[in-house]
Amino acid sequence: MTTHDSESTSFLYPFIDSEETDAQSLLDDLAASARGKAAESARLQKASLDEYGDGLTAAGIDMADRFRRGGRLYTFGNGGSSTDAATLASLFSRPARGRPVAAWSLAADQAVVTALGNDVGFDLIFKRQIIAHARDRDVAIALSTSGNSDDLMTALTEAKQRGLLTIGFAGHEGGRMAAMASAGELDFCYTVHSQSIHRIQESHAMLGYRLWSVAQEHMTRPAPNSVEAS
Ligand SMILES: O=C(CO)[C@@H](O)[C@H](O)[C@H](O)[C@H](O)COP(=O)(O)O
Repeated sequence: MTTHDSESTSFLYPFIDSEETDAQSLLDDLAASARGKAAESARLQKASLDEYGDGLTAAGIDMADRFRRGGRLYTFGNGGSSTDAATLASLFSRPARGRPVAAWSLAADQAVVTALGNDVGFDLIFKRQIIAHARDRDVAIALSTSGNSDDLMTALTEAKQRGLLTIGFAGHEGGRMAAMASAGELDFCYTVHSQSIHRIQESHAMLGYRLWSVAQEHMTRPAPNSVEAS
């Protein structure tokens, strides 16, 4: 490896400038690390699906029933989980095939989020949007790797009180979200048992796809006791 210009690059790329490190062993280390993370992600996704397959089906059927009655979906999370929430809302509202559902990611509108955060308080950025838009036939899905974020907890509490179906995706040991579910204050909670935020988010994404798939399947079936079904 060339070592010229090492003064100017050592701050940005310290590993490249190390004379002991050759490029091949660096690539081998990176590949081994990536393989280890992929294997851990696959193991965790399988364990999560084994644990929550039935729970996802129950939630998906409940969601389908609400969507058939005109219910809408609100998804929310912080940081990386906000983009997972956006993906989920987009999956429901703009499916490549299947039935579209009115769905919004509540972190998506920066004017609303920054105004609420600045003027009212960050803890209320999702709760205030639930108050503004939600009706009792709707569904709220919150994603939190810690299971503890105040802005999500206040919104879920509000949603549950208003009669929405409430679903939480958590990580680590489940945090406050899992405690809410145990106390009957949250309808469904899926905790991905890992200490890695990124592995948790990967499993959350997979569980979200599964939930969408179950809901889609049941939305296209006639509702129980409906004229269509008899
Ligand atoms: O790790 C990432 C993204 O992968 C961060 O952006 C992370 O999502 C943020 O720190 C969040 O604020 C964490 O909040 P939460 O998942 O505990 O509710």
